[in-house]
Amino acid sequence: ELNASAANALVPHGPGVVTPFLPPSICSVLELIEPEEVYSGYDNTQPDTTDHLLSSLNRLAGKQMVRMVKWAKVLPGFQGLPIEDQITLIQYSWMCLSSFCLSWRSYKHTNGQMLYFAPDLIFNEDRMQQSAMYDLCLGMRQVSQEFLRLQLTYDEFLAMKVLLLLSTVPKEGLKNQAAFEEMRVNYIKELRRSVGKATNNSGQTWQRFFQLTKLLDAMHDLVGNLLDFCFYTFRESQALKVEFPEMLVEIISDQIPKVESGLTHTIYFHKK
Ligand SMILES: Cc1noc(COc2cccc(F)c2F)c1-c1ccc(CNS(=O)(=O)C2(C)CC2)cc1
Repeated sequence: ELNASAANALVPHGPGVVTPFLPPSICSVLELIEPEEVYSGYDNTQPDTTDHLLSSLNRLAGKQMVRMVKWAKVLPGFQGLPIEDQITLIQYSWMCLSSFCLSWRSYKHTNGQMLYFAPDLIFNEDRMQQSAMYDLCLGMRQVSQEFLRLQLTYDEFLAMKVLLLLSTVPKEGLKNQAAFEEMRVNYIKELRRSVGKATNNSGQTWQRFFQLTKLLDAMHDLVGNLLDFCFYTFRESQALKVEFPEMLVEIISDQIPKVESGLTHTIYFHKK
């Protein structure tokens, strides 16, 4: 039945005819605001040296970060958080978000066979070896192969991605912890809805929800190792001749002291 607020949302279409105006669903907004794929501008005429590969990944990451911040600003509920909390959440989760999107692209474009960083920067076995982070690449490829095994849907991916944005917080809490927790609960419900759609609300829904939340937990372990590699490469960037764009320098130099002094806390769905 229509309650008072829904009633006055009814949009009259001419005399006597009334069509209910329903707000867009969260998943349709998430699909709308999802950034376009970014090109790396990789120079294929150059040899695949480690420093050339990593510097290109960094340039790509910098471009992705610009779009990630724009995405977060129009993400339903995110604007309602204090600006300091918005910055903290993006700063703590950018590697996780970037990796999760990489897994999705690798799943969609290569069935989890290669790492599809960008349409013009795809890592096959050789490039994974050449990148000096072969094990990290294998770990990421495993995640995209898990997407394939589960036949992860786009709406599940989009809801999970928001939960990753909302999974690493300061140990001493955010400025407005209550607003954060309310937003997080809403996106857990959104994930539950998208899982229900994927399983036609069969008995499989809870089993699939369990599997997807296990997958989210697994992302954090992999990303922890990626961050270690990132911080090392960042510190040795001169010696290693690996370039970092300004956007990444800002985020990483702010993030290193907080991560290394144990000020960050990752929220897991399942106990270890
Ligand atoms: C772009 C982009 N698309 O996905 C990802 C994240 O995923 C991975 C990145 C590398 C290897 C992996 F196996 C990943 F899974 C990025 C990305 C690129 C550079 C940096 C910062 N630079 S860095 O020091 O961490 C490094 C990696 C260049 C060495 C951060 C993210």
